Amino acid sequence: MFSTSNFINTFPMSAYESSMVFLQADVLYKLIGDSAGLKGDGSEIVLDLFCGTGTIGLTLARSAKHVYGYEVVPEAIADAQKNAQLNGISNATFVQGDLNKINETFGKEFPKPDIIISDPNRPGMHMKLIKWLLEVKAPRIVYVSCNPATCARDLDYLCHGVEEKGLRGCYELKRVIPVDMFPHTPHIECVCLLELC
Ligand SMILES: C[S@@+](CC[C@H](N)C(=O)[O-])C[C@H]1O[C@@H](n2cnc3c(N)ncnc32)[C@H](O)[C@@H]1O
Repeated sequence: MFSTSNFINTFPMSAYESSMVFLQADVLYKLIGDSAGLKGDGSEIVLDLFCGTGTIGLTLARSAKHVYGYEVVPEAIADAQKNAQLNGISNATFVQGDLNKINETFGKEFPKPDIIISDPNRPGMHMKLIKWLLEVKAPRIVYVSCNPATCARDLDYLCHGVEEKGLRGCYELKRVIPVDMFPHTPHIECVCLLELC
């Protein structure tokens, strides 16, 4: 399911470091699955925001009713669809779109999510997406981040709102678990669990 060749070519790493990354990927995905807390009865809708090649959503799909993934890079969406096929998963839909440019139609094309996974790149989530999340009020959000600064900002918005935008927060931060995905660097990945108040 994982496409590793590009990743290894992009970042020069020792064999030890690259093996650490893949060991830690297992830890990360288990933590995300544990935080998502799917009942496993196939009744829940999962929304996988910033889904890349679909790996997070696909690891949850067998316990979900349906997974919907959103991602801006068309090639990643094509790979996500291929990954679903290769793994015999038919209850996942991947859609190409820019989550910084969502409008009032966003969310109309899928049922209300029970669990939202959001794994943005370093700038974190756009205010339009924060606003949408505060409106849709999914019972649980698992926020995955490799940038503690934008992670703290977005968690604060979701829990306490954004006064100048008239947005009220409605989540409680249950836990933040750091995973050392980038050994010997100051970078850290965090898996954060938010529950609707
Ligand atoms: C941290 S990666 C997460 C990828 C995926 N969840 C995974 O685990 O492999 C962030 C992803 O967000 C995508 N992305 C960045 N900006 C975006 C935007 N404005 N709208 C949608 N996707 C975006 C990137 O292409 C990238 O695949």
